Formats: sequence, structure tokens, C-alpha cells
Amino acid sequence: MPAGVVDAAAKGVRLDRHAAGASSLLLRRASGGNKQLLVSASSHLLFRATVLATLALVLLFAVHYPSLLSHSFSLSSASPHSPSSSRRSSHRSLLGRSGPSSSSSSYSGAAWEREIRRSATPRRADGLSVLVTGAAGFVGFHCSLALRARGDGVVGLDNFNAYYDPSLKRARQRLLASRGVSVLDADINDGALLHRLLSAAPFTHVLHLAAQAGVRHAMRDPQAYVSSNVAGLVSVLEAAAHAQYQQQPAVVWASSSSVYGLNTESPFSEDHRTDRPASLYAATKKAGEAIAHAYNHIYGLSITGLRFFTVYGPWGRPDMAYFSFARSIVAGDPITLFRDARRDFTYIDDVVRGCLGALDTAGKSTGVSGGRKKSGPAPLRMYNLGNTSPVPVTRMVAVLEKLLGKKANKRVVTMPSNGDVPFTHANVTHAARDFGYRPTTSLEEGLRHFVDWFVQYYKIENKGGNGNVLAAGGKTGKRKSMAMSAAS
Ligand SMILES: O=C(O)[C@H]1O[C@H](OP(=O)(O)OP(=O)(O)OC[C@H]2O[C@@H](n3ccc(=O)[nH]c3=O)[C@H](O)[C@@H]2O)[C@H](O)[C@@H](O)[C@H]1O
Repeated sequence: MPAGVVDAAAKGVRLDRHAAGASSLLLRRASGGNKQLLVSASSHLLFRATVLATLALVLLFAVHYPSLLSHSFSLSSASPHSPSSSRRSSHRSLLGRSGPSSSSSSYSGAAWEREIRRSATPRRADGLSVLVTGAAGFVGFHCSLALRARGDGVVGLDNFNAYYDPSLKRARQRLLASRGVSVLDADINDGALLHRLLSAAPFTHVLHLAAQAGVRHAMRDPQAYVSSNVAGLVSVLEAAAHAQYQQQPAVVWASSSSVYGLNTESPFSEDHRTDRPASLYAATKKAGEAIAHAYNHIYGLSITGLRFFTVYGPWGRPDMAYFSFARSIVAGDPITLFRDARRDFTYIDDVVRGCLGALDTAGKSTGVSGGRKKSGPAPLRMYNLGNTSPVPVTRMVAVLEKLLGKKANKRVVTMPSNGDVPFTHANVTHAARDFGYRPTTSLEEGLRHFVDWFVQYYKIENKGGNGNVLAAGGKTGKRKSMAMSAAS
């Protein structure tokens, strides 16, 4: 034993003796003689009895409330980087769980597994059974609806973090529930839960769309990107590699057009360089592509990455420029435009068709259940899902102005160096070749669908009766006071 430890142990003994001596001294002073000894002995007995009774109570509690104990464990052991640790909302999910309590401990049991199997079971012959992460997010929501509509089984998972208004995510969750899709309140970094989920039903595919999005926000909260886009992806791939059913599921996941970074060749092709990311967001997506390669190589997971190009549409992400600009135009607030920025804006329905095409053609994983190594090579694919026609951001604003019937209060500035790239442009020949991907929606048409949903969801009045949302050239005062309230 090291000297310090011996010393401390000896000190401990001395302290005990000293304490015992002091207490009996006090007793002797208080009572004197034999009575003192009697009181001292009975106080020892009382102390032992109290300890025993406490132990018995703890044992009883553990037997009767095991979930409470494991819950407090899972809370205290949550990763500090987990998105769930800081940004969960407290809403209840449709499966009756809420927020952090939904981690490993609470989603289990026979009833829970039955519910997972119900939601995961396809309603058509040869239908897919898909676990969709980020199902209450923009793309995850639309993909889940589309899969369900064609008779596939879908179980969703989302941590409902507050990166943008969680009430919008809850509204998407309610709509999915009305179509028979359960969305669990859970984090992709909860590996134990993912494992139980993939053991509860024979999922054929994982559509992994949960991520920390937003190019410029990465400068404000860098760890969130590492947690969701790197650690979270690893967690999902681990669960897929070690799935308990005979066949590992195939994984289709969201990468990003941002991986092209400082690439100047255009249109962007999957064959171009992607080793010069301009933002941490892009870097984490690029890291994800390398991680996918490793899991495909070792475990024979079939993995398809999809590089999305600025996806927009109804039920979209309020943090994205088209959405926040629409809100600002309605409210009469100024918007800041980055000079000369152009984007290959891609309408959600086109992207959903691409996602479903990628799922349908994913090919099987070749690893054996339990995470044993592959029995042969499995597909590893990467596709651009863009619109193939970049549009200046100023044009996007002009279309919004027309649809909303109101001029934007524009401030044009030089693009700040915050991770943004000046333009994106997708070459989609690979996706067209392999699963018939063909974007068909113009920005004008797509934004019209978005504005239709936007005015209805936020209950914005049509003052003009001229097809536009607001009175053309309407009264500034009224516009300023126009409130937007989300439809429930
Ligand atoms: O394809 C992707 O991989 C990414 O697409 C999306 O990123 P972006 O293309 O940057 O979309 P978005 O923020 O809507 O800005 C659109 C345009 O408005 C310009 N822009 C933006 C903000 C502003 O205040 N002013 C402005 O001019 C800006 O310069 C840009 O030209 C997703 O958010 C991201 O999660 C990821 O999926």
C-alpha cells in the first residue's frame, strides 16, 4: 500500500477512536458510572438498527421502482455533448414519454415493443420497414409521410431539440401519428435505445436524417455539430451493424451539398474534391462520409449518403433563409441579403422522391447479425440531390415578394466569412441513372406551395383577394401589427 494511503488509513482509525472517545466522554460527563456504559451501548445498537432499516428501505425501493432508479442513472450519465442534455423540449410524445425520461430506461417492455412492431409493419407486400431518425424534422417528416402513404412501415425518432421552434416539430409529430406513424422522443446518441429499437422489429432500412443543420450556426454552437453529426452518426451505424435480426438494415443518410466547400468546378459532381470544407457543419458532414466508409468496409453495412442542396418547401425549417425572409416580409422587418449568393434550391417533393429511390435501390447489407464482419462487399453509395439550376438569392426574395404581395425591406451586404459558400449547383446524373431521380419543381412553383402552407399554418390573412397573401401595396401600419400565430 502506498505510504499516503497507509497514513490516511491510520488517521482514519485514529479519528474513529477519537470520535468514539469524545462521545463516551460526553456521556460520562452527562450521566456518570454504569449508566454511562448502558447509554453508550444502546446508542450503538440504535445506530446499527437505523443503518439496517435504511438498507432495507433502499432494497424495497429498488425492487418496486427499478425504472426510477435507472432513470436517475441515465440522466446523470447523459453525455454532456448530447443534444438532449441541453436542448430538449418538455412536450409529451404520443407514446406517453417525455423529454429526457425517454432515454434507455423508459422505452422498453412488451407493450412498447408491440407498438414499435405495429408502426414498423408494412401494409403492402414487400414493403419496407424503415426507422427514420429526425422524423419530426423537415425532410424526415415528409419522407415518413411518403413511405407510409405507399404502405411501408415507419417508426420515427426525434429529440425535439430547440434549435428551432419545437412546436412545429410537435405539429409534424401529430400529423404523423394521425397517419399511424409513431415518433419516439429520443436521441440518436442513446445507443442502448437504438439497439432495443432495432431488436424490436425486423427493420429493413434506417433513414438517418437527424442532424444539427445550419451552416452559419456552427460558429455559435460547434459542439452540437460534433455531437449530432459525428457522434450521433456513429451511434446509428453501431446500432445498425449490431442489429439483432438476421439481416442488418441498409442505411441511407443525409450528407450535404456543403461538403463541396471551396470547390470551384461546376456543376458539383460526386467525383469532385470534397476535402476543403468551408464550415464546421460541412466538415462534420464530410467526416460522416468517411465514417460511413469505415462501417461499410468493416461490417458490410449497405450505406447510401445523399448530398441535399438547400431543400425548401411546406413544413420547412424556420432557420433557413426563404422561411425567415417570408416571416420578416410579413412582419415588415428588414432582411439581410448576401451579395451575389446563389443556390440550387431544391423542392422537398423532389428530394423525397430521391430519398425513396435511394431506399428502394439500397441493396442489402452483408454483415451477419450481432455485428460480425461482412460476408462480402456491400453497397457504398453517394448521390447529389439538387435541382440543377442555381438561382440568385435576390431572385428567391423577388418571388416571395410577389407571392406575399409585399416588398421586402432589403439590406444587401458582402457575404461574411462565416462558413457560407457563394454558390451551389448539382450534377445529378448518378442519381438519375441509379434510381431515376429527376427534379421537376421550379423555384416559383415550390415557393408558391410553401407560401400556401405558410399563410395557412401561421393564420396570415389574405387582405388583397388578388391571389397574393397581403394587400398589394397595403398599409404599412397594418402590416407591422400583423401577428403570426401557428395553427394548432
Ligand atoms: O445544401 C446544404 O447543404 C445546406 O443547405 C442549407 O444551407 P444554405 O444553402 O446556406 O441555406 P440557407 O441558410 O437557407 O441560405 C440560403 C441562401 O441565402 C443566403 N442568405 C442566408 C442568410 C441570410 O441572412 N442572408 C442570405 O443572403 C445564403 O448565403 C444562401 O445563399 C441548409 O440550411 C443547411 O442545413 C444545408 O443542408
